[in-house]
Amino acid sequence: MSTHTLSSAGLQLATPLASQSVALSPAFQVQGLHLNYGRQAVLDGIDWQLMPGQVVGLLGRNGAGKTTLLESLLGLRDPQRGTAQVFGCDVRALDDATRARIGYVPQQSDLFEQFTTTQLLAYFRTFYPRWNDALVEGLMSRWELPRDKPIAKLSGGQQQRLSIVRALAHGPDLLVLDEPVAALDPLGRRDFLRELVELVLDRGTTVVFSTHILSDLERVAFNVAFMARGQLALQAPLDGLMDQCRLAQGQPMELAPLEQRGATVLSRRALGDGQERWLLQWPEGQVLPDAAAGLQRVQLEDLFEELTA
Ligand SMILES: Nc1ncnc2c1ncn2[C@@H]1O[C@H](COP(=O)(O)OP(=O)(O)OP(=O)(O)O)[C@@H](O)[C@H]1O
Repeated sequence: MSTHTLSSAGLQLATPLASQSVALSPAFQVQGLHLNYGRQAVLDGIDWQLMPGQVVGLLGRNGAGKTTLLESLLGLRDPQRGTAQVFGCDVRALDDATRARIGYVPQQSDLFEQFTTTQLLAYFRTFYPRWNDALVEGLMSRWELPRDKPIAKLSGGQQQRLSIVRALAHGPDLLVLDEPVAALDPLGRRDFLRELVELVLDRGTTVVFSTHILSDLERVAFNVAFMARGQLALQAPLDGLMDQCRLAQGQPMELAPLEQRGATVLSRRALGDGQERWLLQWPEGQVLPDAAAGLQRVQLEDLFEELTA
């Protein structure tokens, strides 16, 4: 692991609040979220919460509902049913103090396009008592962001960087990032991920991060959550999933004994000719059957393929 790699265990140690004996309350909690567009159920009864200091990569295919879920948990959409709370505060009536603890990078830039970069940051600075001038200055210089150009004239990647600077500047306790790196070049992505890791290690920030760039998640190695058919299929530490999950292929009757050997079937998919592919997970700490059983190790891409179908 590189020095910038987080394991889920590392995150727990890095979380100042986690070491306290007081009962922790979730950074956010959604319960029974249902949101339909016409007859399409985009959120189909989602329960989800993250504790302070947890970092989760949210994965799902195009149109799975990631943006809808992230916006709903921040109170930016109005689900037909269910509740969402951030730091114990109902998102339909967020107070200013709670709002100031949230940083959000939307998928679509929402920056005021007529402002220059400097004007925009000066404007937001007035709202946040914890605004970190040194961090802003460092990122602006390192990312070579033009200071006096109207935002409308910045490139897509520059706008995304600015959106990230704005979201990090006030030291949020909860950071919600909706495909924050989609428009960044590889160096920008690496730099951003480093920044994110440092933020989490320093402050125990809770982070939800949706992305399609699986290699980024593998580099940062936090928890992953998979979204499909309006539900969260699974959330678990990525390291643990890699260790305890295997793919198996064959006739269902041939595969069934693997269940008797302690595995849970996370997904099964018909391949034709009566063959199926199963994604199996063994409990943590259990020794897996050896490779002779025809089991294949998994990559994050395999988990994505099987769990988001
Ligand atoms: N305002 C809207 N009106 C109607 N349908 C919508 C609206 N917003 C989103 N949808 C639909 O809801 C579904 C989920 O969209 P959403 O943007 O949440 O998915 P996503 O997982 O973030 O996708 P992507 O990975 O492509 O960004 C899609 O089928 C989309 O077409």
